[in-house]
Amino acid sequence: MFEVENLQVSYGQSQVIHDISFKADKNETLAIMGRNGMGKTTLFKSLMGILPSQASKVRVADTEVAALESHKRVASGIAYVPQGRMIFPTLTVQENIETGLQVSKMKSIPDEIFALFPVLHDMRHRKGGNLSGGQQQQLAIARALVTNPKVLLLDEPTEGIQPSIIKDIAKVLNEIRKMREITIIVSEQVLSFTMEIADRIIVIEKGKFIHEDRRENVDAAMIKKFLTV
Ligand SMILES: Nc1ncnc2c1ncn2[C@@H]1O[C@H](COP(=O)(O)OP(=O)(O)OP(=O)(O)O)[C@@H](O)[C@H]1O
Repeated sequence: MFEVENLQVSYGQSQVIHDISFKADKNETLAIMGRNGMGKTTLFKSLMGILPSQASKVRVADTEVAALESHKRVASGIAYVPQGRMIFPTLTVQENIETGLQVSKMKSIPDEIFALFPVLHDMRHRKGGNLSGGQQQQLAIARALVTNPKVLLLDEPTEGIQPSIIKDIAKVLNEIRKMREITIIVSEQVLSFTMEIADRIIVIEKGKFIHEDRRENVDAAMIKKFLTV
């Protein structure tokens, strides 16, 4: 269970996240949707402790992480797949994944990871920078997963990825949830993708949550209106 209360984030004098509170359960996927510039990346970076923020609560299971630095938040069970993937281009696929192992103290990459992402096994000796966008996205997810997270945050995972691969990513996120029963929180602009993975969809506008639906009650036309400029 992941719980956030009264989160505020500012860049200097300019407040970008305004008093956001939400909860997400174990084995739940939550999608936070909004146009460019609405605060999705800022929200995720603050939850990871990469950006300074104020909150009365940021709780992962029974651990309060609001006062912790980023690496301690990771050790407490939050993992992050940043926008643009940010894999290490000069390291091999295997080395990229291994950078996550220090956190979980595992000695080698578990078979489960390569079962989820067979293409990464085939390409394990290639440099990360030589992979396609979709493969790099899979690599970034694999690297996050080996930290053994309770909460997995993914910032716009479909950005710049072709439609057939977007479907693969949706499939893999559903498999991960089934296997690990973790909380997955994804920021997105693509409704067809979030409708395949999310239990709940929240709309963010100018740093505030302005709308929320369970997937089965989603009014697609309304959400699309929020997403178009
Ligand atoms: N380093 C920064 N300094 C000042 N303002 C910033 C900074 N980074 C982002 N902002 C502003 O904060 C607001 C939210 O930006 P953010 O990147 O979080 O939005 P986003 O929803 O993730 O959009 P995108 O999809 O374009 O990444 C925007 O108005 C943006 O201009």
